Amino acid sequence: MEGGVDYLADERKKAEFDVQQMKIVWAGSHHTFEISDRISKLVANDPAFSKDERTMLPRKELFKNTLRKASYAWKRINDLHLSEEEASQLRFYVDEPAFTDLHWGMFIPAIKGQGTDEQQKKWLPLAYKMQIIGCYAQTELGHGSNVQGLETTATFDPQTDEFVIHSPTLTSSKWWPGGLGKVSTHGVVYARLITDGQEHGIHGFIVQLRRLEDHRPLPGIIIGDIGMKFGNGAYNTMDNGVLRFDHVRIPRDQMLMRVSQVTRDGKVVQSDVPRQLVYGTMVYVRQTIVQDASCALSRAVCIATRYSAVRRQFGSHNGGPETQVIDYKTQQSRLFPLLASAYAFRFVGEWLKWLYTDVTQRLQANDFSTLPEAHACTAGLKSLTTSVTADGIEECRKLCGGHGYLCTSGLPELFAVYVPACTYEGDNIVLMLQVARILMKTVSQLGSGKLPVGTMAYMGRIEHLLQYRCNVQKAEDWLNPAIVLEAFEARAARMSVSCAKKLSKFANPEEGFAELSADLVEAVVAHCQLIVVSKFIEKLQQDIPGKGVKQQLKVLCGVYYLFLLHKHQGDFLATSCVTPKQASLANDQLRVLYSQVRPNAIALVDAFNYTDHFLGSILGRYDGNVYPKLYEAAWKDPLNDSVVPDGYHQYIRPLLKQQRSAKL
Ligand SMILES: CCCCCCCCCCCCCCCCCCCCC/C=C/C(=O)SCCNC(=O)CCNC(=O)[C@H](O)C(C)(C)COP(=O)(O)OP(=O)(O)OC[C@H]1O[C@@H](n2cnc3c(N)ncnc32)[C@H](O)[C@@H]1OP(=O)(O)O
Ligand SMILES: Cc1cc2nc3c(=O)[nH]c(=O)nc-3n(C[C@H](O)[C@H](O)[C@H](O)COP(=O)(O)OP(=O)(O)OC[C@H]3O[C@@H](n4cnc5c(N)ncnc54)[C@H](O)[C@@H]3O)c2cc1C
Repeated sequence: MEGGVDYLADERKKAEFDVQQMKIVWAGSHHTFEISDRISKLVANDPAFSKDERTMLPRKELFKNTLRKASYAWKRINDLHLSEEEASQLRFYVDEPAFTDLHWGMFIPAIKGQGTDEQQKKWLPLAYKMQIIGCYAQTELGHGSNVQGLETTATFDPQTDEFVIHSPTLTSSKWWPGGLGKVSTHGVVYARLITDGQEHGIHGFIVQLRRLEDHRPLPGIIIGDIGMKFGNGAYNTMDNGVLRFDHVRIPRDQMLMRVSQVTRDGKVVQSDVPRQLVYGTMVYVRQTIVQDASCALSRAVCIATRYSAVRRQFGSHNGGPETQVIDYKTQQSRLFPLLASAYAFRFVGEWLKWLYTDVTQRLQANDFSTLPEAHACTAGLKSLTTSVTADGIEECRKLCGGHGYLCTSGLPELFAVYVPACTYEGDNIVLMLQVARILMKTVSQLGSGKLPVGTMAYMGRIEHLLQYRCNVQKAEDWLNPAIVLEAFEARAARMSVSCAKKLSKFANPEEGFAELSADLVEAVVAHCQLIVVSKFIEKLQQDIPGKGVKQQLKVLCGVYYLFLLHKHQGDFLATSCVTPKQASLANDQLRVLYSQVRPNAIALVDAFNYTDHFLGSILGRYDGNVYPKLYEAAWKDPLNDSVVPDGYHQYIRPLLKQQRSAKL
């Protein structure tokens, strides 16, 4: 803290709950809190992990710096014998996208999920020691969303017992894979399997891309980086790559063969494992992206909340201090729902991690029954949480006024690095449409006696939900979780049923689906919001120790669902789930809850336990010492290295001279 002064101390004194206990709730457990706290400090106190100049560095220097950090991080992980959990936390607090994300986050999971036991035995030890570095090479120049449309071919040659990997067209060039451009030695490459002239769909193949001796591409391989991306610093630390194959040969046993096998004589044998498992790595990563959304949103909210308490505009009485902008109701109505969403996403992320672990255990025992539920939840929640988070970061920038636009606020880089999450691992609309298909299938089976399960179980009470009438009579009734849940269930169910009815009028269901796709996406949003609300309410049913902690979470949960109800009141009114009077009462209650959040706002963001290093924001400093630090930072800009700028003699002086002579 600057000279030991805490400009936010008075705010911290207002807290009505035990912040330390809230930190543990946020972290998930004492154990995770301890690891996260220790590793965040380890990173913050190590100058090798400084990120001060990231937005100023030219691309080549930026990238080399990332290589240095990744290699140093790996050394620290090994020297300190960090566990996998500790290493993941280290990666999180280093806060810089790098090739290692794709190696650990996709290449290894792809081999684990789609490789046979022998393949895992052969490749995983090399990958775990980083003796090979891998990427996930699926997307091509011409196709990303449409995986079945990929053009790269893997043709089996029975003469040599090899696959021939080939890029037949320009659009078949692999395009986007992270870590591919400059680093990876290997990739899991997705290609159309062809044996004996017949196509057998998309499969993953382990392909060596660069020589281990000198890092040069192997014969037949063209490889490079695809160029600068949005923002300074941001995702430009990653070498997203382009890759072309000219009849590159790999041994047959490098096709990932858990889902289907190709025999020595070129026969394709389907195992009991469903073919959708080829998409399994994406399910895994989508689940991690939901957890990550709460991190990115909480970070932006932490910056905007602290700064809103420091910043004062208007409202001085008799020469007294002006009003803190956090006290403006408009500021609260923009900021507090985002604060509540950060907590909501945290808890739904926790639940999704549980769901994913459960599905993985079942898959290992060849029980595939919960795969559609895992697909629907990961796809839908990934879309919902990343869209809200990307918009939320931008809203936080606006909440910080002009200073939010400075790179030193940390918000521009956070936005630039985060926003592709709406696109990667599945474009959000494309994924919503996947969930829409599953919702429509569920509605169509309602009469058949097949009861919907998991997060679709509420559809099993469809008769009741279609007749439901909300019985809220006064504003406080909206604090009753049972009432809220039913209103959200009825809204989601009615929107789905309405789409299903419209769909049934089309002779061709695919045409109908395409025509109604915008309505379907709205129904999916309603369904996914219901999941988040219900998981927040479930969380509150747990035993949560600590003075006032549960009460604060109840307030945040109320803010979350009442804000949604207010924002989407068109849906609730159009489906007759609430009356205009009830919608208005919900908004009255929401204002009451905002005033309950207000004294706790700073403590609620302190509970994220973010170091100043991690936040990387002058506006979000723990001590609130914003102005002197902003002033100091301005002078560090390279443009201020000299009083007279480079280019003065060439461009400014002749201009001024010309104006002078024109006047004379
Ligand atoms: C510096 C420090 C260093 C420290 C080192 C140590 C570090 C330690 C730890 C570090 C850990 C880091 C972790 C980081 C995490 C990773 C970060 C990742 C960053 C992001 C990078 C981005 C990667 C990518 O983008 S990869 C490419 C993603 N691509 C997509 O998502 C494509 C989207 N398209 C699709 O998914 C499909 O094509 C689809 C589904 C849209 C359509 O496919 P289709 O075949 O045409 O399908 P369809 O006919 O519609 O459906 C058929 C059937 O299948 C079901 N289905 C579809 N998808 C799935 C699925 N995924 N799972 C299960 N089932 C699925 C569908 O429902 C249909 O079912 P039925 O109706 O029953 O037939
Ligand atoms: C930063 C970043 C990192 C990435 N890393 C990797 C990686 O490591 N490995 C990898 O393989 N890939 C990677 N990707 C690629 C990524 O997975 C794809 O870009 C993503 O899946 C979207 O596909 P697309 O680019 O084909 O979008 P498109 O499908 O072309 O989308 C364009 C527009 O069309 C709309 N659209 C498309 N299909 C439909 C439809 N059926 N109905 C309605 N609308 C539709 C979309 O909503 C969107 O608005 C990365 C991408 C980015 C941005």
